[in-house]
Amino acid sequence: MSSITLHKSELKNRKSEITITGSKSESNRLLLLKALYPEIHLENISNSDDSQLMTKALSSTSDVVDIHHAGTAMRFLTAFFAVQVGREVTLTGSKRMKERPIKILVEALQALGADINYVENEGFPPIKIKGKKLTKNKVSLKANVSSQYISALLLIASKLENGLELTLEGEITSVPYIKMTLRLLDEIGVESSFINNTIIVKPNNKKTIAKTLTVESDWSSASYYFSIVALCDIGTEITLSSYKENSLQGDSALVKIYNEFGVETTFLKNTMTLKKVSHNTSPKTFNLVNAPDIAQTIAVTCFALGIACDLKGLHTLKIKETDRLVALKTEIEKLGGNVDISNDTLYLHPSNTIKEMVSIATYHDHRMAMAFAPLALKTSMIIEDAMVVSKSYPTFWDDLKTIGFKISE
Ligand SMILES: O=C(O)C1=C[C@@H](OP(=O)(O)O)[C@@H](O)[C@H](O)C1
Ligand SMILES: C=C(OP(=O)(O)O)C(=O)O
Repeated sequence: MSSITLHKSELKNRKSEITITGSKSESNRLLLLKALYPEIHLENISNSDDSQLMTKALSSTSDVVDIHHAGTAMRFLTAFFAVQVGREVTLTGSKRMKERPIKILVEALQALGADINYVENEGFPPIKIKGKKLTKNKVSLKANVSSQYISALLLIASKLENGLELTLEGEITSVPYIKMTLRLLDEIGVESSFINNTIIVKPNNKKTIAKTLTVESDWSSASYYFSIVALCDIGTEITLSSYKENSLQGDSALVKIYNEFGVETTFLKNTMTLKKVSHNTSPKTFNLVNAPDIAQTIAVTCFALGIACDLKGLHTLKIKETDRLVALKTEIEKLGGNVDISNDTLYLHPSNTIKEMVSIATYHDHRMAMAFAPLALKTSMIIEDAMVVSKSYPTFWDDLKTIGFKISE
């Protein structure tokens, strides 16, 4: 599938239900932990391309492992292969992956004794890793570029002879993802502490930890339904499963954020119901340093509703699947909006026209396609390279069709 047309649509029913598979972030951590602790059993693993790539990479015996666009897989596997004694692997990815920095992680692993070399450009994939036993246990690293470097180190930490003590320098970005890693370690019996800017993980020499872990469904994927409900009439409801009120995923901040758009969320057993209860068109300000993946969703919701929004804490957006700040500005302005960006902020001016049949470019970024899709409740448009969604949510377009979106190829 290349481009698709989203025709101006309405939801079929006032109440709809969707089941989303497991969180890509939780899955990619647990898949790595299962490789280290084979006795754990996993349920509701994500069906995303990124999790499939992670599974394949972990069982691969090849000396070149290509993880395409999967950032977490790139970072987590760098740490994993660094401790596979006797194994030599070149870890590579897509053209964009070769532009996504990895130096902070590589230097931290080298400081612990790892043997890693750059194959093309210093600081970027591809990298050649010769697995070794690491005996050092203390390292400092910059924490303001990507939390994935920190999670990568934490995931292998309990298998290091002396555990690991990390000192985080500077402002810590995407903190909930670090806490998610520590909470998953805790669930399999690995002890850790996170006090101020120091994280300590104790070594774990037990051979096996037998336990079933069920991955909660993906909150970043849920964000598109929060946006859809925000654009619908009062009384519209969408029920999503399987979600918990007390999530490990930082994107569960959606509940509070979309409350400001008049969307009320209630939890019952393993489902959550999003209901539009009021119209709230006041300008919005959010700091998304803890939830960068929902920035695109929120910006498009505000554009669709014609309301101003001031988003801060967005510095990591520039090194994701594309430069998401530039991509958002370009595509919203094609639709008739007006957006100012800096290195870490986005300001959307209020507006009340949305151009029709604009062709939205997606820049190999699943979240560009999915964030703009709810706009079909307001206007018809084209989404380019629509299958890009499979990076995190392969059944996205089918799920939208079931609730009433009119989509043609
Ligand atoms: O650890 C994770 O699973 C993730 C961490 C975040 O990245 P940064 O820490 O680079 O912001 C997030 O954007 C990404 O989608 C998933
Ligand atoms: C940034 C993302 O993923 P990654 O960094 O794992 O490629 C994402 O899913 O929005």
